[in-house]
Amino acid sequence: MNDTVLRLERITKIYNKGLRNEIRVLREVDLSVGEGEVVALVAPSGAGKSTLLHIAGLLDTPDDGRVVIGGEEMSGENDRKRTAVRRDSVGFVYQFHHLLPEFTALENVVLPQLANGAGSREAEARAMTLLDSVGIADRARHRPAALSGGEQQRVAFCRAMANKPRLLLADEPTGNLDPETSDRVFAALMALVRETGLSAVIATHNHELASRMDRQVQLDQGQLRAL
Ligand SMILES: Nc1ncnc2c1ncn2[C@@H]1O[C@H](COP(=O)(O)OP(=O)(O)OP(=O)(O)O)[C@@H](O)[C@H]1O
Repeated sequence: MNDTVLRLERITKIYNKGLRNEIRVLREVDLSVGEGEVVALVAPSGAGKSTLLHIAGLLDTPDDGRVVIGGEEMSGENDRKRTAVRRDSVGFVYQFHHLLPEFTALENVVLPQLANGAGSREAEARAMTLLDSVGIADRARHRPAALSGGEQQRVAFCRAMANKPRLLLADEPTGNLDPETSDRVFAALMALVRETGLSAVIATHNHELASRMDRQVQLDQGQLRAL
């Protein structure tokens, strides 16, 4: 049995390759995330956090190295296969929620499930369970504009979890919230992650939040080291 959900091996990413302004953002980065493990990715702004998360989530490709998700080597796969694995296995949460403004909170969590072949009744029931688990079931029929920043971000977590991913990737998911709200929303996220036994890589500038995860790694000068 393979209990490593994500494995990055010697990942190198270079922007503007061969040009005068070439940037080597990631230099032979290795990272393994086990089943149910939550890893904090700490890095100063511009260090390459988003690049690393996008490569891990198959939204971008490295210049060198291997990405293995659930034991499957993804580097040589075509776009169709990568999209399928991303849709089935990976959930994303960004700093800004990116919810669909014309749909309600419930619909935002239902839609990815319908796109993945779920029936509407089943999708709605799962969406309500998720919204309830982060304490916003009573906001299910509101559109994002009628929700607070913290509530919007909770909906974004539920959307990321909608298709039962194995891996959650979050790019400063509470970075846009005031400290108190950030604390509460982060606690809701962690409770949901723990309850579902999900593996996660969560980027944050906040060392206190990072300390609540299983392990902290720091990205510095293109290299990853344990904190
Ligand atoms: N498409 C691109 N083309 C050229 N350079 C890029 C590109 N994307 C990112 N970069 C550069 O690579 C570096 C890392 O960017 P990245 O967005 O991964 O950083 P980050 O750690 O997520 O930063 P922040 O916390 O500010 O969002 C930055 O110097 C950025 O300017």
